[in-house]
Amino acid sequence: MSLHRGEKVDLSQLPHTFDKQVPLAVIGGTGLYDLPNLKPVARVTVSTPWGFPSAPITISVTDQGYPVAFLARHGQHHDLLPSDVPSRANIAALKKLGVKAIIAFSAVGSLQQEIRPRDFVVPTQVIDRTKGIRPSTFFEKGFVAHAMFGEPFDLTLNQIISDSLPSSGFLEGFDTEHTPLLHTKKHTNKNEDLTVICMEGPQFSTRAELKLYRTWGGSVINMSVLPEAKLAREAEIAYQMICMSTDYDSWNENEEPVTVETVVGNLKANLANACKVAAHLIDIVSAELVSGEKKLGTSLEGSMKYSVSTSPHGVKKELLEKMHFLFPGYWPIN
Ligand SMILES: CSC[C@H]1O[C@H](OP(=O)(O)O)[C@H](O)[C@@H]1O
Ligand SMILES: Nc1ncnc2[nH]cnc12
Repeated sequence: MSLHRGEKVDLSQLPHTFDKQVPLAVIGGTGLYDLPNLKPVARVTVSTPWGFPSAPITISVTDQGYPVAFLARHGQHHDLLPSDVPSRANIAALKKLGVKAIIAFSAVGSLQQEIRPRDFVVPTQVIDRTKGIRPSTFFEKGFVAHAMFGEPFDLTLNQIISDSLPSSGFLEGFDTEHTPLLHTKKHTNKNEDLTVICMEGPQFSTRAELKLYRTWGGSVINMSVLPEAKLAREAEIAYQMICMSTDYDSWNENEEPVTVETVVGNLKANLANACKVAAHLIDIVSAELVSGEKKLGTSLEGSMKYSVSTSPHGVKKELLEKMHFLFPGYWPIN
């Protein structure tokens, strides 16, 4: 089959296996269900001890020849609620493909006036407002571990992304006069953290909640950074989310409260920018992963081996077998 960049491809016709390691993955959120400007070469279904991922994973190659895995967080037809996204299977499947770094996209509400709909935000911090109903660790009773999470995103990946994109001029305005901006910690006046609040959903927040989150220093709000970021950390994968602002939600009484219609309108404009940002970053981040200069994706290697509290000698074989899927060779299975 001859495939060309940008050509509409029948994904079901692609090979179901890919025999090389894929060091970089992109997770697409609401509105971003594929990377149309890349050349798809395989579509793989990965079974994990935590079930199947949200969708088959598409592997594409860039013009420079770098492979990248793409996974639609809510499924190819967006049939998964934020609370039902199988994040453990998603991260475990990417790990199995050899992924060392993930760039995750998310549609978010803005909690700050200066973050306008259609702006992009690269956050550095997270506040957890999920309700404890999402499985958020690969570990379980019988095998206890505690990953560090003070920096919920990978600082090296954050830096590479912030250094590769200007705050203004890269994102396109399309049909509005407003030129969308890219907000990163580096681009803020005082090198301030940008914080994503992760709520359970699926309903949006009340105005009182949103006002509270603003007093907490929240920059944007979504329903999906957790447990994805926690699981990526446990899997020793460098993870950074890029947030695409779609609305001011309802804290801003000068604006209409958020509706799915507003979100979808801005999402369409964000989609073209997301594809442009992804295509630009995939080559840059892949080159870093290959060169190893900044230790991107390798600085976390081995971290979970030393984060375990349980003596591996007393751990049930079934648990060790599950762990072997993520960390082959860390703990011997007798
Ligand atoms: C349709 S708006 C709410 C929905 O959009 C975001 O999804 P994602 O993060 O996957 O882009 C948000 O987190 C909610 O799940
Ligand atoms: N206002 C909002 N709240 C939570 N998630 C969102 N995703 C997009 N807009 C959102």
